[in-house]
Amino acid sequence: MSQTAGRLPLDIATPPPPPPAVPGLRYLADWLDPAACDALLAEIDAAAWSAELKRRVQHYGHRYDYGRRSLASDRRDAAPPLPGWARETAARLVSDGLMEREAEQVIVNEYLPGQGISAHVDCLPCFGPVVAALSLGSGCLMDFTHPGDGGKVPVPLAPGGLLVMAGEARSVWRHAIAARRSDPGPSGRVPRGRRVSVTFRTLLPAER
Ligand SMILES: O=C(O)CCC(=O)C(=O)O
Ligand SMILES: [Fe+2]
Repeated sequence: MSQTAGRLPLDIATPPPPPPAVPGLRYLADWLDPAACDALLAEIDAAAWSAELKRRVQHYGHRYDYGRRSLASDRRDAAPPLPGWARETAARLVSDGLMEREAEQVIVNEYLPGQGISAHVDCLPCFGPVVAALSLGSGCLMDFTHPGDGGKVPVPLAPGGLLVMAGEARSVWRHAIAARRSDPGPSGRVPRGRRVSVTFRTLLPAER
């Protein structure tokens, strides 16, 4: 193709293609303002943590059994009901049009620098079509991987940001957080601080 004077060659003028998106994934930056994040974190830290995993967790509504990969069936192992802050957030997820029903199950995860979560799809026979995850404290990079074509999409998560997994992002792609102390950023490594995530799930009818 001939070049017109004053015009950039096509390969310079054309912007690079956007990174491959994960179908069904949405990220809402600043879904919660910093003061509300601090207030939520204070409420969470006033409650009891479970040390059953490498990272500490809190389960509300229904306990998830990581060994059996299902909801815990033993009623003696029942999780406490959703606290007020979780019910209010679950109601906002519905009024914002992000979830169809109010979440019935909440898991709070705490990640100290160096801790992560291995690649997984949230239990398909247990939980509904949308999983929402709110980041508090520090940010991190979450990796989405496609099990078939090996596609990998790193998604930066910042405090106050809400990640909404639906469609293939929920049911096909796996998500993981590498167990490391810093993440690659646009201008070098970004050290991690303590991150707390709050994840909201509905239950499928058979589990209610
Ligand atoms: O920490 C997060 O943002 C996500 C946690 C997660 O994937 C889960 O609890 O299933
Ligand atoms: Fe998950």
